[in-house]
Amino acid sequence: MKKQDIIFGIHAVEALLNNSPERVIELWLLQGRDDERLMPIVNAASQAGVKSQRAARKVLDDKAESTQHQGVVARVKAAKVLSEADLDGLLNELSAADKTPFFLILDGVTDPHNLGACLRNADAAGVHGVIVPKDNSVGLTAVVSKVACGAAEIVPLFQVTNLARTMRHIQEQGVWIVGTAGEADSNVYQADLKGALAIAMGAEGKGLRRLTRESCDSLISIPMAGSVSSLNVSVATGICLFEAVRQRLG
Ligand SMILES: C[S@@+](CC[C@H](N)C(=O)[O-])C[C@H]1O[C@@H](n2cnc3c(N)ncnc32)[C@H](O)[C@@H]1O
Repeated sequence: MKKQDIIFGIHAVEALLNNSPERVIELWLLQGRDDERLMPIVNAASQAGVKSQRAARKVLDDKAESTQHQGVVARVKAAKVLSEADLDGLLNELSAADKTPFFLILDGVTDPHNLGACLRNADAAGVHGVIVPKDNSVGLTAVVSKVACGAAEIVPLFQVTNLARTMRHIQEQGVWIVGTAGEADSNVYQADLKGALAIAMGAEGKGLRRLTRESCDSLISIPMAGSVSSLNVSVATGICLFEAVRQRLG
C-alpha cells in the first residue's frame, strides 16, 4: 500500500489544507510568486499550522511530475482507503441524520481526468460517496486530485473488492441502483431519481460490465440526438447526477 502521495494545484491543495491538514508532510510554493492566487494557500497553511517552503519552478515540476501545479505542490500521507465497512458506517450516519442516501458508482473508470471530473461533479451534486471496484480502476492519483479541484479531498471514495456484492448490500439497505447505458429503453428524464439512490456509470471503453448491469434495479439512457453513439463518462455522470438533483430539490 502506498504511504505517501503528491497533490498539486491551488484548489486541490487548499481543500487538503482546509479538510485534512494533518496529512501534509511538506508544502512547496513557487519562489517569487506572491500573487493573489497563492494567498488562499498561504492563509490556509498558516491557519492549519503547516510550514511551507519556497522552491524554483523546476523543483516543483519535478516533484509534481507535471507542469500543471499552479505554483503549489504538497507531499502528503496517502489518504485512508475506504472499504465496505466504512460504507456501512456512512449508511448508518445518513440514516441517523434522516438523510436520503445519494451515491455514484463508477464501474472501472481508468482515466484520471475522468475520475477527477466525476468526483468534481459528485461533490457539486451533493453525492454522499463514490463507490469504485478496487481493481481495474484508477486510484486517487495526483492528476485525479488536480482535475477534481478539491473534491477528491472531500467526497468519500469507497474502493471495494467485489462491486456486485456491495451493490447487493446497499440494495438491502434500501438504495435503488440505476445503471446507465446508451441502449436502455427508458431515459434519465423519465426515471424517478428522488429516493435513496445510486447511479452506476460504466467504463470509458466497455461501459457497465455484465454483472454490474445485471445487478442494477433499472437502466436508463441519456437521449442522443446526433451521430455519436455515447458521451464521455464524466459528462454523462454530470447529466445524470444533476437530473437527480433537480428532482430531489423539487
Ligand atoms: C463512453 S461510455 C461507454 C460506451 C460503451 N461503448 C457502451 O456501450 O456503454 C462510458 C459510460 O458513460 C455513460 N454514458 C455515455 N453515454 C451515455 C448515454 N447516451 N446514455 C447513458 N449513459 C451513457 C455510461 O455509463 C457508459 O458506460
